[in-house]
Amino acid sequence: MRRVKLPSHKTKIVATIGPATNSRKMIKQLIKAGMNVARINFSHGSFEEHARVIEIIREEAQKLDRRVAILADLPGLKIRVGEIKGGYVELKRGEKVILTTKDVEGDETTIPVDYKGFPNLVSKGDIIYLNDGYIVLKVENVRENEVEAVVLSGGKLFSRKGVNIPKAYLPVEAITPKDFEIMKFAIEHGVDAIGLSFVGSVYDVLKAKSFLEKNNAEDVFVIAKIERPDAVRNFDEILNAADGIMIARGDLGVEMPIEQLPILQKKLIRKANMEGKPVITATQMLVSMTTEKVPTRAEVTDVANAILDGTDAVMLSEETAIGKFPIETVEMMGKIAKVTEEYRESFGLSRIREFMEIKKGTIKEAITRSIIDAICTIDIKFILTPTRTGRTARLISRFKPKQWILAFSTNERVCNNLMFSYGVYPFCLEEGFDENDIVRLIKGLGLVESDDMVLMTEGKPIEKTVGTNSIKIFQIA
Ligand SMILES: Nc1ncnc2c1ncn2[C@@H]1O[C@H](COP(=O)(O)OP(=O)(O)O)[C@@H](O)[C@H]1O
Ligand SMILES: C=C(OP(=O)(O)O)C(=O)O
Ligand SMILES: [K+]
Ligand SMILES: [Mg+2]
Repeated sequence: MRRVKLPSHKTKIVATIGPATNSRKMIKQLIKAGMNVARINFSHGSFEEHARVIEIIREEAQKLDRRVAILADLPGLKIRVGEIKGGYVELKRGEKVILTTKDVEGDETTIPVDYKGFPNLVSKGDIIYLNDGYIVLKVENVRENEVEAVVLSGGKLFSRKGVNIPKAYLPVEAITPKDFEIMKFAIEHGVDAIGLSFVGSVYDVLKAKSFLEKNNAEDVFVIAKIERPDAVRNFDEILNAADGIMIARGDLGVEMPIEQLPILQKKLIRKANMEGKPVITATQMLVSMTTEKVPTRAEVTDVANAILDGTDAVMLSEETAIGKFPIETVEMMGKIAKVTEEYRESFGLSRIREFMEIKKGTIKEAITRSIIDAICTIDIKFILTPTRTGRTARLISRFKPKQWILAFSTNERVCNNLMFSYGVYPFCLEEGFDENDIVRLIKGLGLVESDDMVLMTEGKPIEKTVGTNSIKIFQIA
């Protein structure tokens, strides 16, 4: 008989697959270590590589009986440096470099940039950031096809790293033709979600959504990446239209004054929680583990604080894409989550109070809110929630209850996309299942035993109302 062992933590872990982890062996180990969402960054690698990785993830997850969602992260309008001879160059403070729009191989003196209009975006005296701000340049001269700059802060510059010019207005669409090509590929290969980079306004989200719809893929999640000031300014509308958001601190930390990140993170997470939309906190969470076996105290504290802020998921980028210790990093994240979640209640009550102050909402919102009252009153083992779109499960997840939310849906994609939500464990069932089937299933899996108290949401159509409209609490026989 199949048994289910629930994970030791409810925070979801997103891990980026890259050269360090794109083998079958490593993917298998990542899943075992607790990766819930595999992120494929389409700014790097080839379609062939990505297709192979997607296939391996599906196969290995199935073999291990684990659910893993796949997130295709689009490049967006990010400007990047091109290929560099030998993979990287060392840029030294005080030295001059030429940034050229010509398609050449980069070296110590000349660095290719992949956007033809680049020289038009900068003028003498402007600051250019490379690799999320690790390297800082100052523009000295602008010519037709190249920009001459001096290195203010040096370091190793690897191929394909990002270029940021915070003050520049980019006269291009956030979603590029290349992004639509990638979306097409992603749909054809059955990915569950797309990450929309450099979203500026709600229209970017709507454009992606209508593209998905036209391609019969409206159930593919659109995760809006918040990584430029426009997205912060237009956040409420973006949140409303997107299925989830990512606080993409890498670019955000150079596009805005870096000292604003901590408070911004808290504000955005709070809003996403209120709306019942999953939020991923991303970039540099355990970045020192890219090369070291032990993270810094600051990083461990950062992961814990994001969880206490109310994040649904925490993300790893270079740590798992190119790092020396990808498996150890995922395990470390899981350990931090487990311990931190035990203290969530004592920190989370003020958030719940805020929810209680909302005086208007839908039936689903009212019903899911009443669950908080119930779980404070009775010792409930599980919250059971049949869900067609996943919405009811996400509305319960927003409170970050200490009980697991066992979600039951007939749609694989809906189940996969619940892997972005804190504390939700989805089961995919045959069409037509009822509450007795749910109870039989969880008994059979050894999740409950006689006398356990459970809470179940229900959506029996009545009069004009369909969808979740009641809860019941009962004891297992
Ligand atoms: N599929 C891939 N192939 C090669 N390198 C990759 C891949 N995915 C990620 N990387 C490497 O890992 C680094 C960190 O990943 P990520 O933060 O997703 O990238 P970036 O900040 O460049 O968008 C990338 O800059 C790149 O060097
Ligand atoms: C996640 C991010 O986006 P990317 O790694 O694609 O630049 C980020 O900027 O933090
Ligand atoms: K990207
Ligand atoms: Mg980014």
